[in-house]
Amino acid sequence: MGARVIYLFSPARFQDDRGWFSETYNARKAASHGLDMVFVQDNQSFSRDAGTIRGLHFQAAPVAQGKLVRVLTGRILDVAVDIRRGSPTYGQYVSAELSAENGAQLYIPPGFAHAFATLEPNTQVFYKVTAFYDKASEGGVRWDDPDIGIDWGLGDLTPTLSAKDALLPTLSSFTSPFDYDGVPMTLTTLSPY
Ligand SMILES: Cc1cn([C@H]2C[C@H](O)[C@@H](COP(=O)(O)OP(=O)(O)O[C@H]3O[C@H](C)C(=O)[C@H](O)[C@H]3O)O2)c(=O)[nH]c1=O
Repeated sequence: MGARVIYLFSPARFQDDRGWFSETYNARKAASHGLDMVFVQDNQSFSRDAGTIRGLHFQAAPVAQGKLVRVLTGRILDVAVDIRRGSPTYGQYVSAELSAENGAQLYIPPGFAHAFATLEPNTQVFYKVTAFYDKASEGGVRWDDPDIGIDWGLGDLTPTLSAKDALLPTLSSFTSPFDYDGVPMTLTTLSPY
């Protein structure tokens, strides 16, 4: 089944005179914290402009994806929106600032739409997913849906979007493929990790 809550954690960094070393993913350690999902694909994206928003995206079952997100260069606001029909927090979101500097990672389970906004130019995001890409199973919701009301922290930056994302539906005009699984939406911080 894999973890069904949203986890935020920063793997330890071992500092020395050269810099630092970190195990950014360790299946045994992750499983000891309840992150017992299996990842089958790694993704990486580069966004040139600060204010680039990618998402809100999801893949429907049977290829719904859990995503373990971190930042290689730059900084993002990472966002997960609960789109499980019948959830007491349907349409609500959690967010966290992930950066190359803080080394923080966010795990977003299936049932949540995922997006991030870059807060610096030339930001590279790396994330592991628990199901292979399947274009036919992709869906999404508008980044600026007033019923969700995400505060992206962009100030007066004009968002950069793909043509696809600019045409995504609002929550009110879309039927989610996910049903509530009885697990409340919580942002659980694992520390130390
Ligand atoms: C996601 C994906 C895309 N692609 C191809 C399809 C397009 O030709 C190109 C760009 O795809 P897209 O515009 O969907 O990329 P993003 O807007 O960064 O989408 C991602 O944005 C948010 C943050 C997500 O959570 C998803 O992982 C993903 O939907 O890469 C692939 O070949 N494999 C893949 O797994």
